[in-house]
Amino acid sequence: MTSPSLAKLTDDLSQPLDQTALRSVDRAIGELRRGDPVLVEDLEGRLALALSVEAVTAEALEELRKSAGAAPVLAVTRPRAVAIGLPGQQAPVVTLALTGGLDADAIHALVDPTRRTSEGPGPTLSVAPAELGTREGAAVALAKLARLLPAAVVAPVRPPRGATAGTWAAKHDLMLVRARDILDYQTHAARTLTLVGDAAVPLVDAENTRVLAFRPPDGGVEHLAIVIGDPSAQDGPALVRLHSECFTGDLLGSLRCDCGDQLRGAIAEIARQGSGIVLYLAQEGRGIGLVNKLRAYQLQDEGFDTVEANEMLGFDADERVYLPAAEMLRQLGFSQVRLLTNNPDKLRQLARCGIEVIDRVPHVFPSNGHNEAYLKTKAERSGHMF
Ligand SMILES: Nc1nc2c(ncn2[C@@H]2O[C@H](COP(=O)(O)OP(=O)(O)OP(=O)(O)O)[C@@H](O)[C@H]2O)c(=O)[nH]1
Ligand SMILES: [Zn+2]
Repeated sequence: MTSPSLAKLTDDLSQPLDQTALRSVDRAIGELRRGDPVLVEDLEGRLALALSVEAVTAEALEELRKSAGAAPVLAVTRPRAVAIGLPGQQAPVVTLALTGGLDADAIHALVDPTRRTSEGPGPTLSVAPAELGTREGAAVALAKLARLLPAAVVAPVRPPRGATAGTWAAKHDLMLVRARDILDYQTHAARTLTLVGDAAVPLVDAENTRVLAFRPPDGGVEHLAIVIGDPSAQDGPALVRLHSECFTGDLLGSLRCDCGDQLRGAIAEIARQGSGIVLYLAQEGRGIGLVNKLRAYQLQDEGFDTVEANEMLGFDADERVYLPAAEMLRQLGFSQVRLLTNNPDKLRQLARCGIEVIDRVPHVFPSNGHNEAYLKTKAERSGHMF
């Protein structure tokens, strides 16, 4: 499943930014992360209550059934459906009808591979495919945006005659969010980043450095541009590093990956070459968030590789979108770059966002006795060039 923003429903980015839509998705993300249900409206106007699987308890399930007045289903992504052995699915989302036998514990066992239980999928009434624009597909996409496990319990809602989605949501004190806005969120949130900070920050390996902060319109986490020297498009394509945030590698010196070396190495290399930019992107865990990356590490400690671990959790191997990086480069005046990377996908993704990569500059660091398997998997399964 390509990330929902790349399968965006509206291609016309010149449309005025719909702040209401952004706000509704951002608020719905907060509700899900608080463990509260939201009301999702699909592309045909059908409604459902959606609850993050991380908030599922016996009481929450009962409450959902009562409020909706209909039996819920469990919606998981295709990678998770494959991981739990459901029959071959082509759709991006798969729903399981929740029979009496599928209680809160069984749901957690189905969706979270780090929960050790011997239970199998249990008695499920039926398995059905769902597209992204459905209530179930949109609920799963929203859980991904919330950096939760990418699965949801979804209960169809039929408001009484005369009630609208808005009045029904207000009456039940629920956040109403539309599938269309969920699927367009990342595109819209990246489109108008606002420069909100710009300060000189001399670095040990690059004294002449400024750090610029760009805030997305939804008020989300800022992306940073570490500008070294005085790069100018007049002097040709800038030397650039797209660096996805890695708390464990960048800050703690984790030996599980090569991020820390790559971050410090990029700053030193750009300073050595005179000027350039490190874009520090709020995309922890290849876009799945720190908590899910820690879950992925638990699975890797059981012998799965970094791609398998993502997929067992229900994610794609890489959930990142590069629209924020392209937007920052555009605002900094660059449409052509030389890219410090070993990852060919970054070149393809930047090209799709309108940034021309004139040259790939290898960015390889020696393994450290802990990250060989990780680097080997990136080479063998993600096409990284070491
Ligand atoms: N999901 C997941 N993410 C990881 C794991 N190890 C590191 N990461 C994340 O992977 C990302 C690495 O980002 P980058 O170093 O910018 O990019 P890259 O895809 O490795 O490609 P390069 O440009 O060649 O470094 C960071 O967000 C890390 O948090 C892992 O085992 N699982
Ligand atoms: Zn890392």
